[in-house]
Amino acid sequence: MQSGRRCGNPAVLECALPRHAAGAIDAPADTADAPRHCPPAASSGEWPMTGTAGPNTVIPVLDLGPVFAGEPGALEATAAELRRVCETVGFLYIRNHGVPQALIDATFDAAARFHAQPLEAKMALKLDDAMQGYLPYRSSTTRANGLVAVRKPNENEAFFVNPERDPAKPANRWPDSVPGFRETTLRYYAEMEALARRMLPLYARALDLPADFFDARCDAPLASLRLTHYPPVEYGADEYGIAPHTDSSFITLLAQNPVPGLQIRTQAGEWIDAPVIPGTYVVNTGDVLNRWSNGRFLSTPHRAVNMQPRARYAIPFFYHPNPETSLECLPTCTDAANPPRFPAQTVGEYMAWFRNSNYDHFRAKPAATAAV
Ligand SMILES: O=C(O)CCC(=O)C(=O)O
Ligand SMILES: [Fe+2]
Repeated sequence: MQSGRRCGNPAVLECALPRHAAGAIDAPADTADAPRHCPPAASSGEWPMTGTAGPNTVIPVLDLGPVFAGEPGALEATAAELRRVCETVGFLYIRNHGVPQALIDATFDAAARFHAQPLEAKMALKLDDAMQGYLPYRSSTTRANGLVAVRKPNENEAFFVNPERDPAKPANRWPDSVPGFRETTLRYYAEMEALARRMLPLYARALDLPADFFDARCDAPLASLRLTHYPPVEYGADEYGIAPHTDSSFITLLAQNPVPGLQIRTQAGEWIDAPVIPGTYVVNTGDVLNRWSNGRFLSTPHRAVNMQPRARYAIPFFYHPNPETSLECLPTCTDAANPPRFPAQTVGEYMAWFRNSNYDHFRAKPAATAAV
C-alpha cells in the first residue's frame, strides 16, 4: 500500500497545490472519467460568501474568543453567525477555541506512533463491537450516503478511542508499546468533549432554542475520537483516503492538520479544498444535527485525499448527544408548512444503522447492537 506518489504525473502535485491552498474548485467526485486531483481551477460564482471568510477560503472563520470570555452580546452575535454558516455552508473554522496546541501536537504524534507499529500489534486491538480499537487498512467503505455510485474501500487505517465513563461498556484497549498513548489520547478526548460542550449554547441559540437546550441531552455524549492514517498511496479510479460522505455526528471537531487533504462539496455541487489555517479547528454539522433540525442545518459532504509524498494523519472528534436522546424534530424547525422529514429515532438507533452500513466489521455481523 505504500507505493509512493499518487498522481503518476509529477506536474499534478505542482499544479494542484497552489489551487488547493487557495480553497479553489475541484472536479465532481461522482464523474467517473473526470481527471482527479488536478482539475481546472474555476469558480462557479454560486458559492455563498460570508463576511467572515478568511482571505483565501470560502469557508467562514468564527472567532469563539468573545463568547468564551463571556463578553456581553457575544453569545447572540456569534450564534447568529453560526446559524448563517450552518444553513448555507455546513463547515466553518473556529479560532480562539482554547485547546492547547501542545496537546494537539502530542495527539498527532500519538497517532503517528500508533500506526508505525507492526501490523500484528495493531491487529491485536482490532475493532470490537463497541466500535473501539483498530480499523485495518481498506476495511471501511462509505456506503451510507448515496453520494458515489462506485464504492471502494477507503485508503486509510484508524484507531478509535471511546468514552471511558460507562463501566457497562467494554473499556478501550490500549497498545502495549506506544508510551503515553493512553494518557495523551484520553486527555485530548476530554479536551474535545469540553470544547463541544462549551459550544452547545451557540448551537442552541443558533436554532432559536433556550441556551441550555442541549446540555442535559448531551451530558453523557456518545463521542468518539478517531486517529486516522492516510499513507501516501497511488489512488486508482474512485479511490479516496476517505470517500465522499457526511458525518453521522451532531458536530465534528477536526484539528488543523499540517498536511492538507480535506475537501468539501458546496451546495452548488463542486468540490473545494479546506485550506490549512494554523491554530484553528474545522467544525462541521453532521447527520444527527441535520435530522434533528429537519434539514435546516446542513450536513455537508466531504472527502479526504493525501496528495503529499508523506503520511497524513487526522484526529477528528465526532460528538453525539446521549444515546437515548430522541431526535424528534426540534420545535423551532417545523411548522404546518414544514412537517418533520425524519423518523424520531434515538441517537443510539441512528448510530447503529450508520455503523452497520459503513464498517465491514459490523456488516459481517448484522446483529451487532453496540451504540457507538
Ligand atoms: O481527514 C480529514 O481531514 C477528514 C476525515 C473525515 O472526514 C472523517 O474521518 O470523517
Ligand atoms: Fe468526515
